[in-house]
Amino acid sequence: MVSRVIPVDPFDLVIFGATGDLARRKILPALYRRDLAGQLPDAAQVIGVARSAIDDDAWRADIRRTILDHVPADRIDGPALDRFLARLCHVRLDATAEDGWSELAARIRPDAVQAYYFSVGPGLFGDLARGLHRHGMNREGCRIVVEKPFGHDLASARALNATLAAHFDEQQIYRIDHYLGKETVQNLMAVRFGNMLFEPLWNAQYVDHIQITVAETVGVAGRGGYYDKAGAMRDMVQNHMMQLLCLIAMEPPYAFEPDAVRDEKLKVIRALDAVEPGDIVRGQYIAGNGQAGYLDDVETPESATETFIALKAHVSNWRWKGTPFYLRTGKRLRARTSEIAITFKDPPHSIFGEQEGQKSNVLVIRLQPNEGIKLKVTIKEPGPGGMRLIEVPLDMSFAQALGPGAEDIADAYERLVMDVIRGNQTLFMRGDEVEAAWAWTDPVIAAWQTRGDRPQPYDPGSSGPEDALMLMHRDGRRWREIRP
Ligand SMILES: NC(=O)C1=CN([C@@H]2O[C@H](COP(=O)(O)OP(=O)(O)OC[C@H]3O[C@@H](n4cnc5c(N)ncnc54)[C@H](OP(=O)(O)O)[C@@H]3O)[C@@H](O)[C@H]2O)C=CC1
Ligand SMILES: O=C1O[C@H](COP(=O)(O)O)[C@@H](O)[C@H](O)[C@H]1O
Repeated sequence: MVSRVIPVDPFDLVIFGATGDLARRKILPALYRRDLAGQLPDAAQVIGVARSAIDDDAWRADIRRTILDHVPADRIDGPALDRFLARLCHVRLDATAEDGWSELAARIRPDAVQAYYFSVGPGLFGDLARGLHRHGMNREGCRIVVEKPFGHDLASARALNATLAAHFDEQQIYRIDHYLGKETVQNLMAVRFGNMLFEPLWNAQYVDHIQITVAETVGVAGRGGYYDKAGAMRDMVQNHMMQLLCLIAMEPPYAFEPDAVRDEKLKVIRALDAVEPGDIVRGQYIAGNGQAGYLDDVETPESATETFIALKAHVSNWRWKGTPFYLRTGKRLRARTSEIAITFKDPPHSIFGEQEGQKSNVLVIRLQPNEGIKLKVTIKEPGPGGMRLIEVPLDMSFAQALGPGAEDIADAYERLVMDVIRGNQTLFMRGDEVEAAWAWTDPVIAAWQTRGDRPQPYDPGSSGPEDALMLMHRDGRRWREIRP
């Protein structure tokens, strides 16, 4: 099944930080793929900005190499790549200085959609917003795209919101959380609100508990400087995990529109109880299995930054009171897998008596890899052996179910950058949402700091520290296995 492509309007996309890792590895390959798919109009221009003294040709040559490195060979089309590269030009500019801004302003076409992607360190977001304003580029209708991290805590997020609001309206600010651009994350909303089947059961009366796992096999080598100041709570829980929790827990929005969806997500964050100290486990990977430990990957001796978090959260509202949400994320774990598993309660009475094969229904939404949805149901074991029950999965892998083309699921950045050009903020976070998420996260982090807690060690390739298992065991539940 090949998806429909609707070309976007002519645009000027300015990428600040054009020579950086994110621009080279994600944003530019995503734009190339959209061009290859036929979504970019002839009049689309991509202006790269950085301090580096490179001209248009040198930048294009670098981006040709990076696209060849990051796009699968069967998606490389020589003429399409040349056409894409011809859209690129480079402007030299230091966000903290005056030179270069007028040259940039001169390249912006008044009749094109104007989007400015802040793909630089967060310390420069304010300089960019001010620079764009000072040089008349904060025109009505233009957009800015702000990368994570959006603040380090509530106070810094508020300050950043205030800085941006001094130069742009909220409707112009696109705060990226790339998890919202993932195909299956949006499918979660389609499954919930496009079917009658699940929504009547989607509450504490029928759902026993929910597990959200984002497990990675990578460590933090190469990003230790950033990561050591963040840790898993700020890097993954405050944003990506929180967004997943919101999409599961929110009430049906009245429409799939930006504020309708974001209002509902905000209500969920505000309904979260404070996390009890005994309901959270922090871990840090140690050296083992031929892999370096976290302390080898960062420059802070004895760093107490966590690379793993498992926690139990409660959403205190009518729908969810009494149904725990277990969240778990970590680096250097057994496998790379992200999934949401909704475990339903047992039937109130078994007419089959005690049977081993009768298990709770579980709906598993697999975000990556092998995107798909699986529903575990109980059936009779085939054959004449009497009424013996077994559990089988009703399995829908998107690649299998949707046929050729489905495996070519658009990368999150492809969708999100096109949404910016289309002016659709549904998959971007609003300022109040981000602040509410920090308001929930801050006290947890402050409590560790006050107590001087150290994270528990765990082996690379494991499922995290032992205490994370206990977090569920003591409630009579088990984590799902982390497997590829
Ligand atoms: N890399 C990733 O996978 C992810 C990154 N992010 C976020 O994206 C942003 C960029 O990250 P990343 O690409 O990794 O960072 P890099 O350090 O790789 O790149 C930074 C870019 O900013 C430019 N830059 C630095 N200082 C200035 C300045 N004063 N004026 C203008 N340009 C400047 C650099 O070019 P030059 O030195 O030539 O000026 C370079 O192009 C960060 O906010 C990061 O947190 C978010 C999610 C994932
Ligand atoms: O934002 C981040 O996400 C990545 C994980 O993203 P994924 O799309 O590969 O699941 C994580 O590795 C990184 O630490 C974090 O900053």
